[in-house]
Amino acid sequence: MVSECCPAEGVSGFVVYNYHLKRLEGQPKLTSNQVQYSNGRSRVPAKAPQLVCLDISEGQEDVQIPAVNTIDDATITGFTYTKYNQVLSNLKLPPNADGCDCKGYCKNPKTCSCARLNGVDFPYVRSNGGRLIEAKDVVFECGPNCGCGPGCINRISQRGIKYQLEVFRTSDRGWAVKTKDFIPSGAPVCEYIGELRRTNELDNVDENDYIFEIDCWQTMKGIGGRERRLGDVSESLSNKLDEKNLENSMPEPEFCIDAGRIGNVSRFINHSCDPNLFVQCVLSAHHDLKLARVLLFASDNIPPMQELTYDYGYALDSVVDNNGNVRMLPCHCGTSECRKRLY
Ligand SMILES: C[S@@+](CC[C@H](N)C(=O)[O-])C[C@H]1O[C@@H](n2cnc3c(N)ncnc32)[C@H](O)[C@@H]1O
Repeated sequence: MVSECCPAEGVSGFVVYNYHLKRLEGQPKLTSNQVQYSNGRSRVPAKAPQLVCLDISEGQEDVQIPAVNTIDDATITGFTYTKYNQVLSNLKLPPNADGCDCKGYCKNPKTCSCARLNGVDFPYVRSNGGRLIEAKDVVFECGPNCGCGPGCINRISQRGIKYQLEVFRTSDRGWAVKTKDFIPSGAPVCEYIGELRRTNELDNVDENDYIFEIDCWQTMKGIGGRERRLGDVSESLSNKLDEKNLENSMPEPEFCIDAGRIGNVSRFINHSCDPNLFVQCVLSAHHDLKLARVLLFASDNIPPMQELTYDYGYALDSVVDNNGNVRMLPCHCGTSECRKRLY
């Protein structure tokens, strides 16, 4: 942050502006690869950050998402950007749930049937363009059958990416994502997007680093060591969900989002044992938790230039190869909380 600016006469007689910069609370150390050095007085950057792609979304997002590589020769290849989940032909999405009767914007949580699904109030507050008040087992948003419009407070996660993000190359974790904007705590950052598919279709696939299992139900029930959410206000949430679809719920997630071939910027977000994003399941169109949308929200105020990370949430020794051997992946998140292995 610029705290002071004072003009002075430079060596060539031109006015030179001196800026006093102050670090924001919690701002990480600036590393040298984030600084463009200039060659003496030539004013030409000695090493411009290597822009490998101006916008990985190819104009699909409201903001451009550049990719920069100052580490090696890798470029962004092997996937197609999409803003919306793709449903494979062997999978049918459940029908849309009934909507609320509000008109224009949902204002009164007592009369809005979608707000009531979340407890006593809307899950979001309006400040900073909409922020989630607390992490929940699941957030019910307004959907296609609701009377309200796109500006409704209860559609915050449906507005797309609003922050300036950048994909960058790391020396030990492949690509990663940083924010160039300040992101306030509780703000939605992006949705995990890819191909919606059955998890058992991946049984014979050996390597795919881009699978997100939709485990909202298992997390709610604390199955397989998953940690339950503290902030849920609903006593019998399952009454509000599509009971039919939950009857045969498995200990393992039935569906996943596969961003291996098709996905958005979320597929480049790395794991950290002390992350600044958290995963939030959201239901907006249908109410089947097994096919919930997966959103990443800021868990804290995130200063500009900070890498975005979330906890992938693997239980140790839970990943096995096709021969049943336990697979291990060392963690390079570099935080003091590091558990040393992703799985
Ligand atoms: C969803 S991808 C994230 C983007 C990935 N870094 C890339 O280059 O496309 C997940 C993979 O990134 C790597 N990764 C993510 N977080 C990591 C961490 N904390 N330590 C080591 N590798 C990590 C692992 O290879 C993991 O399987």
